[in-house]
Amino acid sequence: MFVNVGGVENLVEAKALTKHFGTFEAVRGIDVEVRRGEAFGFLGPNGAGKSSTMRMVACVSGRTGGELKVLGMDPDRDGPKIRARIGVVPQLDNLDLELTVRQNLQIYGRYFGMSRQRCREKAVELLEFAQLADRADHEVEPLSGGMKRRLTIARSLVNDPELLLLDEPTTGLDPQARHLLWDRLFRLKQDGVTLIITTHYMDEAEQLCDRLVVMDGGRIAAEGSPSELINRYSTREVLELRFQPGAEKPDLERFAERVEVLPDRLLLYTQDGEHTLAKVHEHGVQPIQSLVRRSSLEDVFLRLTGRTLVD
Ligand SMILES: Nc1ncnc2c1ncn2[C@@H]1O[C@H](COP(=O)(O)OP(=O)(O)OP(=O)(O)O)[C@@H](O)[C@H]1O
Repeated sequence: MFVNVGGVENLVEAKALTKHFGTFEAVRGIDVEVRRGEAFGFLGPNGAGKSSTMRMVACVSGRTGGELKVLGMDPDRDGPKIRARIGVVPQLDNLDLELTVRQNLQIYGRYFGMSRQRCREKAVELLEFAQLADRADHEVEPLSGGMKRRLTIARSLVNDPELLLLDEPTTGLDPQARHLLWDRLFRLKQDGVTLIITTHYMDEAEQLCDRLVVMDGGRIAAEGSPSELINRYSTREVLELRFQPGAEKPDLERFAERVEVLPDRLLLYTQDGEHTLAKVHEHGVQPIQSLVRRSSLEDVFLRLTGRTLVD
């Protein structure tokens, strides 16, 4: 197997991995290691190269350059063997809308050469996992977005994968549906499944990922656990100040470790937001709105790239 110096098994190892589309470089030489049992994230805005990377790991798109090992094997040579042991949840659900929920699971099992009996049993287990047992014999079409996502995830687990790839798993879902889905992903992690998740939601990365890379423009800008990244690239707290529309924003550099000027507000990076706000008031500055919050991965992204994730 693929064992590194520390005795930790890496399920994915990429070195100087690149993907070109014609002359366009979507992935520009990235180094990534995903360890067994962890939830690993690719966080970045649309177009950062997350999906292109995932598709190479999923063995559905060849690499242009560099090295890639998945489960210790080379996707160029061992694609079918790798695919048999991973699960893939694509960005868009590709369920068979005319079949029932249960049939979607059973038929997928057949693609992996499972017996009819085994497919039936597995479908029952996965319906339970996806909290869709009461919809088992309903058609897929009328299900909510959250239910369809859970079914797509359940389907990706038919072959008991060691590694599950999820491309933007909660995009387009409402908050309640997202939380339900996160809960299911936590459970998979507890069961020992290694997860790789791409997302442009910083709260999703913070909630789910043990480690992540921040991707931008086909490159990795930083790597670490959410708290490591926040400690390294941001301050404990952020004071957000809004001013009258059109008013000139005051120069508050001296009150914070760093100031970011966004079109609609100022962000003051500080260890103690309330204290900083008091100083700003003492100085005679009167924002129309102020908010003290903890630093997040959004602040890390802004620091690293000069842009917000939701641009
Ligand atoms: N088949 C393709 N042909 C040409 N360009 C492509 C192709 N697939 C992706 N790209 C380009 O590569 C860049 C990276 O795309 P990719 O889908 O990997 O980004 P992403 O970070 O996953 O963003 P998204 O969330 O939009 O999927 C984008 O500029 C995209 O337009």
